[in-house]
Amino acid sequence: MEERGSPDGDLARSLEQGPEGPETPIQVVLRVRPMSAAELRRGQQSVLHCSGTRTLQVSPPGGGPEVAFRFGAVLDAARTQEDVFRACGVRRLGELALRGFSCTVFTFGQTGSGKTYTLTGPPPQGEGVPVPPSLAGIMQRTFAWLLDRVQHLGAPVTLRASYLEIYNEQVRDLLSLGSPRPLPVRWNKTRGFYVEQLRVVEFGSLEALMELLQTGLSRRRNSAHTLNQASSRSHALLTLYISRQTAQQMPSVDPGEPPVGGKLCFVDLAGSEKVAATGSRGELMLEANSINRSLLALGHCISLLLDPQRKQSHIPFRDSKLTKLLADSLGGRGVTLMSPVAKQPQRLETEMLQLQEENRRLQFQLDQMDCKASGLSGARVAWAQRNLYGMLQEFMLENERLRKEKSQLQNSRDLAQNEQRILAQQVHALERRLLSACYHHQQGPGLTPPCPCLMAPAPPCHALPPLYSCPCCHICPLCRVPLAHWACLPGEHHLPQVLDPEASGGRPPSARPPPWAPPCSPGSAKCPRERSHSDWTQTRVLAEMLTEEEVVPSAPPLPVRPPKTSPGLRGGAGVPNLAQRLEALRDQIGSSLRRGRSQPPCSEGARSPGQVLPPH
Ligand SMILES: Nc1ncnc2c1ncn2[C@@H]1O[C@H](COP(=O)(O)OP(=O)(O)OP(=O)(O)O)[C@@H](O)[C@H]1O
Repeated sequence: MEERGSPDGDLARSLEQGPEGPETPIQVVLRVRPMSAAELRRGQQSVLHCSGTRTLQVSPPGGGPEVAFRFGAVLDAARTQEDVFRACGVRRLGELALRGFSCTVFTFGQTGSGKTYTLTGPPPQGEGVPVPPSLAGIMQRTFAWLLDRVQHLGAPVTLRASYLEIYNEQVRDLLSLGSPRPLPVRWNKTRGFYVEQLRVVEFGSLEALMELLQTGLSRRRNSAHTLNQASSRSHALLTLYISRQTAQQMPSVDPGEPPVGGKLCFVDLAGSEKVAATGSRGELMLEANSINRSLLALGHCISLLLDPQRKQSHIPFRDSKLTKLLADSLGGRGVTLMSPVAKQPQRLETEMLQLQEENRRLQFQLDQMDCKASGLSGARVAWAQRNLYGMLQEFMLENERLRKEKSQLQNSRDLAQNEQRILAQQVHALERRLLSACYHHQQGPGLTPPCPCLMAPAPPCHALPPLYSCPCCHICPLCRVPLAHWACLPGEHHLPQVLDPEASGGRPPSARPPPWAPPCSPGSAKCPRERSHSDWTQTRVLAEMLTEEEVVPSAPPLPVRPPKTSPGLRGGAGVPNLAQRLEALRDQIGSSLRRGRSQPPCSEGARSPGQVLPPH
């Protein structure tokens, strides 16, 4: 990571300027504490190197390239408490608090890394032994600066303080008049999260504030464990409420409620710890779990707040009492200074070795997973190439082939329909000629045969049993309607039904249209004259009667089902057949006419349809 300027050259200016990035609501300053006497006795060496005023470099214990981390400010082990106070930019936070902002300073780090020392200095070395002023922490120095600042303000300022700790997710008042008891955390619209019945003490002098601080420190939960003889087991929050009063603006302060105005909050977080490393058991372990959980929640909220992509997303302040009480400082009009303190070199070294080992293991697992995944994806790609792509090509070819076939079929169908229409006209003409020949044969020559449809209508005929049961086949060959029953020649056999019952449309006689009914419009669903497949059958029967041969229909008008064979062959095969039949019909008609002229008219008697036109 690139570093600007020389460390010594920048230090003085950096200390005065405070942490880099004044626009950022959360500033981070790192302090490396000196190695303890115990660590030096064990011959441990520091792996932390401050490079310049903002970069920390960590040397891997096993060698290899250094890892660099950048902060708003980095303070090495040689820096004094005063250096830290100046470099942290707390005075800037104090100014913001005087203007009504909520500002927070908190220390974060592993247990024993020096958080409490940085904030409040070392603990007294004995009863009645005062801590030297040079070792006073950020809090005492800020108190002194603030009270001095307030004295020089033109307007009166009210200063109050509260001090609480969160121990095992319970809020305890460190300034309570009696023994501390758990207090509930509430929320309302105007105040946000707040601790009910928390004692807020007004003070007017530095001595009074220092006394409050000492009271709270003495009440705070401490325990000894392997890594720290005076380890804080709770998160401690000391809040200063700053109310500036002007002539026009007098704050109405309800008893027991903090005044409206700026806030400056100091948070001494309990240290994160590995239970195995601290050797915590029983109550210590419970405390450690609670501490770690709440620190996790805090870390989550901070990371969300710092993520520019997630500015509008929900921040889970409700996940812990700590984050609830810091919600206003972190997420509202808050400005925060964070002072993480570097871990001791020996623990850092051990942890790095563990992390490197874990890293190697994870890398190995990742490589294996990559191998499997790449093998899997390669097989998928091959499968897709072999199958999907091939199938697609096949579908495209098939599609193309079907398109061509469809086009050929359409042409073939059009051709067949044309031929069918022409042949139907020819059949029709031949039928008329045939009918005429029969009429002349029966009634004698010289008479013009009327169209059977125009023969005298016979209403009773339609009242008779269905005519299709009459095998006389007196169906008008033009309009396909059964003729009146009187048209049957006397003595004709009423043979068993040979015509398709659907020849009359499957309708009862009364429902059938009279023969002289006008032709319907094509396509009408109720069209009584619509030619159906049975019409075709009827025609075929008629043709067979005429020819005494089986007639193979070349192109039925409306096939009942789609043919299995290619429609392209339908008309093509049938048309020559029908053409031949037509030719045969012509021959038969001609010979029939010739024979009819030489024979006497039909006499009464049974006559089969085949006898109408004797075989050629
Ligand atoms: N900068 C420093 N100079 C000298 N001594 C220090 C420094 N920082 C910390 N120490 C000493 O290191 C020990 C641990 O410090 P401290 O109790 O402040 O750690 P902590 O991070 O608050 O630990 P915990 O999280 O367990 O409360 C103390 O004895 C303290 O005096």
